[in-house]
Amino acid sequence: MRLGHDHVRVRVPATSANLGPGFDSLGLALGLRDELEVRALGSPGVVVEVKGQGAGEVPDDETHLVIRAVRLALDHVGAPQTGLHLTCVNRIPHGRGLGSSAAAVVAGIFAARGLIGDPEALDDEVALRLATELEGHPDNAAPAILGGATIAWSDADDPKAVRIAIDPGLTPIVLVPSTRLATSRARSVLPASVPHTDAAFQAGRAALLIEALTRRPDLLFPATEDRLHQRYRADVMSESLALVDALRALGVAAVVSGAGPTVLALARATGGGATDADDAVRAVFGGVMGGWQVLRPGVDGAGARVDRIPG
Ligand SMILES: Nc1ncnc2c1ncn2[C@@H]1O[C@H](COP(=O)(O)OP(=O)(O)OP(=O)(O)O)[C@@H](O)[C@H]1O
Ligand SMILES: N[C@@H](CCO)C(=O)O
Repeated sequence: MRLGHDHVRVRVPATSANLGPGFDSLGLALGLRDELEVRALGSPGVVVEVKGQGAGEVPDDETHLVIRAVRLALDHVGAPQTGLHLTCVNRIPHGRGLGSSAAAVVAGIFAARGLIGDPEALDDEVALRLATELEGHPDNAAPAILGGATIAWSDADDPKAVRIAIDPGLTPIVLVPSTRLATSRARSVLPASVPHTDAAFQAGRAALLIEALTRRPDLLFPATEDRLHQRYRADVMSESLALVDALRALGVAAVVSGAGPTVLALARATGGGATDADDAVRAVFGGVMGGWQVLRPGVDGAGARVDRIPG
């Protein structure tokens, strides 16, 4: 297979995984996006330019996550490897539980899709499989690819995902701390097994969450209870768990976003840009943000997009 195009632009959303009880399965795409351009070069090698999040920190060589994903996807379809010029404008904070690594991986795969110029060659199912190969779990990659809210699962190591139609009033409030936590660290503190009673509890809440997200947002509070991951992670993100507790004490459906330490509140719009969680968010901070940022990015309904840039 040959490359059909030599210059593409990709937009890819941040994502919040787990949503409480949906560990490694549920995810939500957020209206906060990385934008990047990839140009095929006539000579081998890579040039990487990064602005925004991760600038001066992420590698500028073949080990850059977007480059690795482009190469994996080109290899997968038997397309030739080529020199690459990558320009990134990153808005998704790294190591915060907002799916930055999944966004980078999905962006690379979509860039390869654009360069190949044949959408059939790297369809969404293949994109999810390749992204999961690099990420280890599909819960961020699925909404990054499909947009909206998704349920991901794996059949014998083969990841699949479906999108669900969420209630239009659902309003994510994203509370981002200044500290980072690597997902690998947050996963290392999880137990190998959990009590059967907790597994049963979790199955009930995850099932309820689908109804709450789609038709009964009034059930979001009980539906976002979790016994599988958040408490086990308390030692590595104590401030986040304290914030979740403080918000939940005021009736807000707050959870740890992905592997943390960001906190996600699944609020409901009450009109004029306000939500039912606004008073609680103001009350818990009491005007002292202590390094926390409050974002209202909205839901991204589109997922990753790639466009050819005419040359
Ligand atoms: N846009 C990017 N370009 C290059 N590398 C990236 C990019 N985004 C993330 N990474 C790499 O991934 C790391 C963060 O990944 P990690 O899985 O720990 O957190 P996350 O993806 O932000 O959070 P979570 O998986 O909990 O949602 C960064 O430190 C960096 O090495
Ligand atoms: N489900 C993952 C999301 C982070 O990538 C976790 O909680 O570890």
